[in-house]
Amino acid sequence: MTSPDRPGAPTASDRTDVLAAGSEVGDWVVTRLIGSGGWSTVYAARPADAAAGSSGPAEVALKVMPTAGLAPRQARRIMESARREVDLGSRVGHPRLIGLRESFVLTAPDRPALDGAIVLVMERAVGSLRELIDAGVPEADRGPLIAGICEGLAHLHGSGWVHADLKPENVLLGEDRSVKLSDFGLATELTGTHGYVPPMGTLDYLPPERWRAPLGELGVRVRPSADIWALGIVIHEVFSAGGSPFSGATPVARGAAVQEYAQGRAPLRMDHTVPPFWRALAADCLAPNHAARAPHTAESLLARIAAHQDATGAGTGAGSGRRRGRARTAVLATALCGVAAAALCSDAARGGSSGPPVRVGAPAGTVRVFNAERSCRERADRAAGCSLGLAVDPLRAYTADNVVPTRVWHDDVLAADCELPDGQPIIDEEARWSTRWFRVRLPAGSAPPTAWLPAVRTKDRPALPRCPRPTAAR
Ligand SMILES: Nc1ncnc2c1ncn2[C@@H]1O[C@H](COP(=O)(O)OP(=O)(O)OP(=O)(O)O)[C@@H](O)[C@H]1O
Repeated sequence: MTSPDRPGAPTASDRTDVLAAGSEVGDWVVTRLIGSGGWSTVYAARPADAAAGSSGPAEVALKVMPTAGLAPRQARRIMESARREVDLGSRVGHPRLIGLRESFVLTAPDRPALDGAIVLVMERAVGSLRELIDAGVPEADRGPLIAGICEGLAHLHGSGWVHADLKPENVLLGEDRSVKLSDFGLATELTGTHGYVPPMGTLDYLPPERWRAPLGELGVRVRPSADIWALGIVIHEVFSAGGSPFSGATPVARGAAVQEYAQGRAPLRMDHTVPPFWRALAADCLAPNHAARAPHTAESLLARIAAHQDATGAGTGAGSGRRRGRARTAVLATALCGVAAAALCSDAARGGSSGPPVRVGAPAGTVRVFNAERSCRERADRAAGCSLGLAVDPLRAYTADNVVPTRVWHDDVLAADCELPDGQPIIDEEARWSTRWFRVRLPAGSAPPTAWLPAVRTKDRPALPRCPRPTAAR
């Protein structure tokens, strides 16, 4: 997430909200600080139980977004940014997008600066494209990197999302230099042809139309072509050691140059180091308005890159058959991950499958109800005031009109037959936060026969198949 209007944002060294190596955060132990942005600090972490020798998952990245002491408007922005990250992360998985494992709210009464911070647990990358550009991108890697960004964008756009903050800082790299788009704090799902974002972004990557876009009640309207413009700037940077095609000493001056170009008063001037094929590709991405840019979708750009590689063998600076094969794979993967197959690709990207069909009547597991209120946990009389509700619809607000008549109490054990990872976000009395819900069976004769328990109401995490997304109750 980036805000152009936050001068003086604190750095990691002068903040009291920085976690030392060895700090426990949820089920994770911080191993080191990776870096800080304006609103968040990112750490490498390992699973807490790995210390005991268990074979847990590899290192992750924890993005910690403190909310303490912020003005209400800033706190709302952070919550909104986290909501977008979680929304996208739980619904649009792909190998070219950094994976989100879970999110929660930190309870740290002894560290007021961190109490209430939002934590995103992400797949860990080894660096960013910005670092690589600063160090000098090896010629052979340039084409494959751009192809990887196109792959990620093609999947995002095909799934109906706009990234809205594409820049080299948000293109992370895996161990093998594979691209992982990240930072979905401004990402928006399209409603029809547009999505809406807060009036934020990184000036150097904003398309001309964003500079004049009116701010409505929902925010500023954006379309996938905004990401394509940003891609044009990134392509130019990759081939010109970080140079912008728009000259000026500051982002605002470069923004003025963008306007001159968009209004036809100045030509597009690219650095002579950008090879002809990439120059043409970047020029199409940098078409001056949405209508001229719209035909150049991420998918069509990817197909052009693959064709170029096939035609030249060395067109991306990479002439080996291995790399040509990689570009073909990119096109294939994009085709497979198009709109129709989005759900399948999303599951595959998380390393799982959509699981066996759910068989109602044959529960695959159980969950023990947990009441975050200690006073309720200590009594066994099933007092009405300590009962908990189960939702009718996990996609709607968890309010009194959305609960079944059957109540449950702390320590009740319920049969659960599937889980929904991306339902309504629920925050409990201990500030644990989750979008996960379990479908549980109610006693025989209950109507309806099943209801939904939010994951924050249990400590159990049984291995369950994914539930079909409920629609009937909406
Ligand atoms: N999943 C990750 N794995 C490894 N490093 C990461 C990961 N996510 C972010 N980082 C790194 O952590 C640092 C801070 O990232 P963060 O997203 O908080 O801020 P930023 O992108 O640098 O700035 P801002 O989003 O405020 O413009 C950056 O150097 C970024 O490359």
